[in-house]
Amino acid sequence: MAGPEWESLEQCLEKHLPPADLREVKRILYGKETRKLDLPSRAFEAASEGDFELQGYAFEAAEEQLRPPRTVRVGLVQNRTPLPADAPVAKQVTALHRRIESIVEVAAVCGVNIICFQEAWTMPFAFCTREKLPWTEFAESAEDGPTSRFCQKLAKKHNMVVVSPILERDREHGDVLWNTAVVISNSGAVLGKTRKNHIPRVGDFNESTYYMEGNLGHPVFQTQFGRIAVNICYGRHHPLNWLMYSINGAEIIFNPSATIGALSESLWPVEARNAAIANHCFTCAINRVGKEYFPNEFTSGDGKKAHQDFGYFYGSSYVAAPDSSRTPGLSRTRDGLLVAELDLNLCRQVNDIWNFKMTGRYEMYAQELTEAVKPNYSPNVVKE
Ligand SMILES: NC(=O)NCCC(=O)O
Repeated sequence: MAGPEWESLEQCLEKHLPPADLREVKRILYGKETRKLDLPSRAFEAASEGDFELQGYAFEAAEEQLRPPRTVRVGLVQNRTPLPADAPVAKQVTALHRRIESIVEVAAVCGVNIICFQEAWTMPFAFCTREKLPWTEFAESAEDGPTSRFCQKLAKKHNMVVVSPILERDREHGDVLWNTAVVISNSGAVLGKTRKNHIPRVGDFNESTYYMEGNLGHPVFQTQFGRIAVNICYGRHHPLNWLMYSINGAEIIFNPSATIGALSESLWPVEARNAAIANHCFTCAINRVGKEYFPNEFTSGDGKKAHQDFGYFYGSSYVAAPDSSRTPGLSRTRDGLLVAELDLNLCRQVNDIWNFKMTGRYEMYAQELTEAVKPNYSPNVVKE
């Protein structure tokens, strides 16, 4: 499997396909072409100085007579952990705050209204170790922990909604941990939080050692720039999880993730894109980058040798739209900021064409699911 030497699918296609073939391949793999955004040159200069990739695209909707366009710019941030996992906890957190602050500055120059960071962005993805200290020390209060306070300052300074996925310590309920995304309004107030509903038990993703399945349902946050929701990482494999955010009215669903090539790279371009299509909304898939090494070896419970790293986090963050179009992905190898301009009117326009909300048989599913989860359920199989 390719590691950091293989930059991106897009780069490979562009290198090897003749232009006419490339056009057709892109039409099928990426849908209607997204327009390149004309971002300020000082943003590109700052990104180059800060050694991260900057890309910008716009999705367009048809003009309507009664509604003006509802244009919003989202920013997706993918990054490596700047310090090694055995550096002191406080130093790692500070280094990550500094890194993100510099990327958010550039997002502000690009006119971003809502920004989302990767899953558990203030820490190395240490759940694979199944050790408690020092990793649980990265957990913070969602309401007033140092990271939320830091994000509140950013939000207010840049008039930007900030989605900050962290490891949460819930002081009010027995000090327990959760995998949480804190949503901070552009006013600087903590608007609320949402928790990861599905916990992976696959390969080295042994997160159930640390926290339980989320207990907050599928909240949608009304922001000045549109209604948003957060489906954290492994939740993207569950179509009903996406559906419930959509049923609650989400127009943009962020999917902050941490996942590796050997496990999920072939699923990655499909899942968030399919969710955008199936739910008539925009989805934003964000993955971290690079390899993280842990001080002690751990096993994957598969009989193979113990190891100190997860494998390669392949970045490739992208935005998908309800009409099946999507942006190219960010690099597999570099830190990056993807800016996408969305016209939220596209959600209703596609809904009116394809009618998935109208033709979905929710009542029938609800009734059948209610029966199916009963212990004495017998599957509806017709036999001769
Ligand atoms: N962080 C996380 O949930 N990873 C699980 C692996 C995957 O869903 O690709």
